[in-house]
Parts: sequence; C-alpha cells; structure tokens
Amino acid sequence: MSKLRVAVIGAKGRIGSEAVKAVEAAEDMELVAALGRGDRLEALTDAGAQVAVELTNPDAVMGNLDFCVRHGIHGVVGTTGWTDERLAQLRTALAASPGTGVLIAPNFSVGAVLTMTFARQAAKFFESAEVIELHHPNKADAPSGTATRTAQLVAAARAEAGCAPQPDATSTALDGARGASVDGVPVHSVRLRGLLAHQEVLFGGVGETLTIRHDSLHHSSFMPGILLGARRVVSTPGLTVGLEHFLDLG
Ligand SMILES: NC(=O)C1=CN([C@@H]2O[C@H](COP(=O)(O)OP(=O)(O)OC[C@H]3O[C@@H](n4cnc5c(N)ncnc54)[C@H](O)[C@@H]3O)[C@@H](O)[C@H]2O)C=CC1
Ligand SMILES: O=C(O)C1=N[C@H](C(=O)O)C[C@H](O)C1
Repeated sequence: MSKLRVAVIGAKGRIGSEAVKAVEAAEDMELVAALGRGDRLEALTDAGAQVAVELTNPDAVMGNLDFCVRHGIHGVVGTTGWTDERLAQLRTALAASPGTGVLIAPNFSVGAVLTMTFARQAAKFFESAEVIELHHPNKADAPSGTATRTAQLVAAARAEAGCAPQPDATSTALDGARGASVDGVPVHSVRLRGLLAHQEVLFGGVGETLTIRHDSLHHSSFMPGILLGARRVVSTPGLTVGLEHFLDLG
C-alpha cells in the first residue's frame, strides 16, 4: 500500500519539530516536506504532499491554509487563534475545493479532548464554571485555544440546558482580576517557566466542587492525535473542528 505523503509547516518549532519525527517514524507515512519560516509553499506541491500539518502561529496559518486548500492539499491544523470570522473564511475556501478536508484541533492530546468532553457533560449540573490554563512563557497567545474551546463548549451546554447566568457579585478594583470572559465563562491564563500545557476546569455547586485537570508533560502527547488526524482527514472533506470527531468516545 502506498504511503501517505505528509508535509509539516512550522517544522522547526516546538511542536513542529516533534511532528517531523513522528511522521518520519510512522510506517504508513512519508515526510515529503518540512517547511520553516520563509520557505516557499510551492515546495508542498513540488513534493506532491497530500496532507499538510500546520503548526506555525496565528499570523501565518490563514495564508498557509489558503494555499493548501486551493491546491487540494488536506490540512491538519494545531495552530491557534481561530475566530468565527476565520472559520467562515476557511469554510468558503473549502466550498470552492470539494473533496479537500481540514481538521482544526484546538488540542491533539487525548487527555485534553477528554477534558473538554467531560467538562461539557458536567456543565449543566453546576452553578459556576471557570477555566484556568497554564503554559510555558514562550506561548504566543492567551487564552489558549484549548481553554477558549473548553469555555465555549461549557457555555453552549449551559445555554442548551437553560441554566441561569453564573453567580458573581464581585466588584473588581483592577482590570483582569476576574480573567477574560469567553461566552460568560471566566478564563484565566498563567505563564510560568517550567510548565508545558496544562488546564483545570473548575465547577462549583452547593456544598461541592469538581475539578477536571489535564497536564501535557511533553510534546509527544500531541503526536498520536496529529497522526490520527492525517490518516482521517484525507477521507473527511470540509471543515472538522475538534479531534473528538475522529475518536471513538463511546
Ligand atoms: N493543537 C495542539 O494540540 C497544539 C497546538 N499548538 C499551537 O501550535 C502553534 C505553534 O506552537 P509552538 O510550536 O509552541 O510555537 P513555535 O514558535 O515554537 O513554532 C512555530 C514555528 O513556526 C514557524 N513559522 C512561523 N511562520 C511560518 C510560516 N509562515 N511558514 C513556516 N513556518 C512558520 C516559526 O519560525 C517557528 O519555528 C501555536 O499556535 C500553538 O498554540 C502547540 C502545541 C499543541
Ligand atoms: O502553545 C502551546 O504550547 C499549546 N497550544 C495549544 C492551545 O493554545 O490550546 C494546545 C496546547 O495547550 C499547547
């Protein structure tokens, strides 16, 4: 059977360099291109890439995906910074390239995907919900894509269940003291040397709290998700947001 021809964009970065090694080690894949900043995107078409794994930064991702989608190259995207406007723009591009698929995964680690699933399940049972994400200090953005997605999922589940707004009578003396509000769910970002990628989702009800915590201790935690995404995206046209769509969560 022929191998899946995979390229990595952002190949010299923290996660990109790990992805290069993971694709090289995968028996059913061939690494056909490894692009860094300043490299020509045409290298992807020259190499006959079927899938591009995009791990750069929010400023670069839209241009890279535009090129890939126009050339029928499927995308597996870990880069953050997604807004409704950006997603709509990508959907429009995909509509003009039928058969091409893009997976955007706010987090490729199974534990983080399960954290989001469990948080969505728990959301309607508690009056209060807050998210704390903790990352290394070289991270480009805040809040993290995972925390944003988690808060959106929690807020949507609460709205669907008809929950009342969260109780909060605080009057804040300093801007930011209550974090950033994502659809009404407070999100707090910690940047600390020594950390990699961690998240807590806190729920509070009368007389009890529930904390769901996930820790990515090494970038290897993201690799099975990236490889799964590459294998599945080639037969999943259009836009898929979230690795959970490619996992059997029962
Ligand atoms: N979805 C997930 O599971 C994960 C997502 N991420 C996200 O991936 C992105 C990258 O994270 P890190 O590797 O920590 O950042 P990084 O800064 O270490 O790596 C980014 C790399 O992309 C390169 N780059 C920038 N623009 C480029 C372009 N136009 N073409 C080719 N290369 C370009 C940079 O030179 C750099 O080497 C961030 O958005 C981060 O949040 C990171 C870890 C896991
Ligand atoms: O920049 C990182 O490191 C990470 N970024 C992603 C995010 O913003 O959620 C995924 C993970 O948290 C690591």
